[in-house]
Amino acid sequence: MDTTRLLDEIDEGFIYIDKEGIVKAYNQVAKEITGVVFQRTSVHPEGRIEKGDLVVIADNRMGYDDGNLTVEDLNVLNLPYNDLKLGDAFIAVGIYGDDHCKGIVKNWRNKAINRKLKHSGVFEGYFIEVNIDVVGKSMEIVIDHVSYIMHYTHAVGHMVVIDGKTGALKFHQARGYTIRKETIRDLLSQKKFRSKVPNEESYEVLNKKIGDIFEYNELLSKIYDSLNGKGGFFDKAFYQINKRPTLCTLQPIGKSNAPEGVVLKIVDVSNLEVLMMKRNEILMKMEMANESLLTEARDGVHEMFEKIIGSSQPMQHVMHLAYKASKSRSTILITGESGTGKSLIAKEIHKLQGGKSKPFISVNCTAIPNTLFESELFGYEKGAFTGAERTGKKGFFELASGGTIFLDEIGELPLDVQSKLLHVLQHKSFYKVGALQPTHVNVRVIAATNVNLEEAISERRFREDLYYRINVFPIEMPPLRDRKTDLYPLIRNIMEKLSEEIGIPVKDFSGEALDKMVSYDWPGNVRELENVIERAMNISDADIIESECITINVKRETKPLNMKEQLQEIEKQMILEALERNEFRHKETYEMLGLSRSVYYEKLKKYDISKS
Ligand SMILES: Nc1ncnc2c1ncn2[C@@H]1O[C@H](COP(=O)(O)OP(=O)(O)OP(=O)(O)O)[C@@H](O)[C@H]1O
Repeated sequence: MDTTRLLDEIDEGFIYIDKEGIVKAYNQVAKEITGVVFQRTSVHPEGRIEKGDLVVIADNRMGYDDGNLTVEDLNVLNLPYNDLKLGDAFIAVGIYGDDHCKGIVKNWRNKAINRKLKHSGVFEGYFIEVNIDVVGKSMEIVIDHVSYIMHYTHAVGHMVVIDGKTGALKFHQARGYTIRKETIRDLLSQKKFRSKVPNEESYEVLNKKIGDIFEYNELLSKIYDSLNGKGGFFDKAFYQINKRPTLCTLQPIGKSNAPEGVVLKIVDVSNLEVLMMKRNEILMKMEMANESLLTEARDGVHEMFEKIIGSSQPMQHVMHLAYKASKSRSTILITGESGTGKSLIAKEIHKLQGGKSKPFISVNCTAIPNTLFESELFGYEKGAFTGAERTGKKGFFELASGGTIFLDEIGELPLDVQSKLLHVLQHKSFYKVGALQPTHVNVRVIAATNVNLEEAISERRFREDLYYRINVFPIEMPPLRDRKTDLYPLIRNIMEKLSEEIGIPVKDFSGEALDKMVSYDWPGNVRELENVIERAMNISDADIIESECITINVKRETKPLNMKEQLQEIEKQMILEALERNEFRHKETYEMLGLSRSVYYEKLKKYDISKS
């Protein structure tokens, strides 16, 4: 038996990738799991949608994972006017290119969806039923009692097409549609779809770059890291490959720090994942019910912060804290490096607190000249000083009454204004400049800073009593380098946002370009990422952004390290070098360094050095 056939006998997916990232073996199960071939009864020949064909679409989030579908793309189905918008879940039924036959469309604003979405009825002689199960994460299109199901994790665009001339199945969506370039948008714009023939290879994968086969995600970056000798091998971890949930194992061939190639083993766990999701849903609901918050929280904490992207552990923690903060009126202190999203989370907390219709006044403390602070924050009475407006003026605190005042860069407040702020926090009142009577306000204060306030206290630049007053509910925003798994969704989200702003279509990144972004530490955090992406979108002429278009300012002014930080850096380097010398064998490494086992492992944890 030759090796290929032997590999095809294995009942788990098996992919061998050589040192250059080129696929050298890809067995049958791997092809099935990753959507390269089909093993199904609903087969059809290749073709394209034509005038007169019946088209049924179910989509849980328009514009996501459907090829960036737009409302205009659906004009070919002659749908009645309604307020369908990007991000909506929708069901559409129509006859392709037929101006005389009005289609049907139903849509749901995405945020509000927490139930099953349905449509059923007879259309042009076909009995059609469509079910989108948002909780169970599945979509079913039934045409004349034949059912086509798709499972999904975040978003999916499902579509079935019936030949208008013969009434036979012409096309149905199946997993792996991104790789086969068969998104709804592709096909509605007359692109060709491939045939679905049981077990027939429809897409050649051997000798292709793995980055051209897998969409970019954390798994792909782990594969590249491991090929580059950076380790990162793992056993049975959950990953999505081309939208399909899988359990993967990544092993080196040869030495793990200089592998000749890597083997990726994959087990399909679609059904298992659905079960787990249901279980998690129930657990979450129970927890929420305990807090009597079921109604507000049924979409999960993550869903509540629609603008905040990131599901890494540190971000989940932040969102959990922010959610709790939104339930209280305590003062919040948000700390974190520049560009980590401090202003963003402040606004989201305000919104979640029911503040959409209430004022949110953002004050950048670095932007106000020292002499104007008091009058800007607290306002002044008429005739308070020469040059004052005759009617007097409301300050930021009064403008924020009933809502939130966001004091950004609070570390920059002059000391005399700090004591006045302390007074507001203690007494919920302040004196306008020139006023004899206090003004009372009910304002939620959210402060933010990227300087170390404790250091500022020791240098007598910040009042200690004010620090304790504002640090009631601290939230620390993690830097991007500590949550690199958030890079992929952030990149996608920023692209989509920018695409609307600057009018350049969303593009993909090449494997190398992603590699470059993942290995960078992003000292400027999300703001820097936004700038790099905007530049790349402007520079790149092609559909795929290559690594040359990623211009990262590696040489930047960095704050000099203090002595403690320098010593830590040296210690980290020593451990890394010793590990390399000992080919990542831990016992030899800690013996060589003269450390005890426990101290050694503590240091690995402290410096975030992988144990594999
Ligand atoms: N988790 C996130 N998801 C999506 N966008 C984000 C996220 N974090 C930050 N951003 C975006 O990055 C940019 C910078 O964020 P923001 O202004 O909130 O940072 P900041 O911490 O307040 O920065 P600074 O300290 O410099 O004021 C904004 O455009 C914001 O929308």
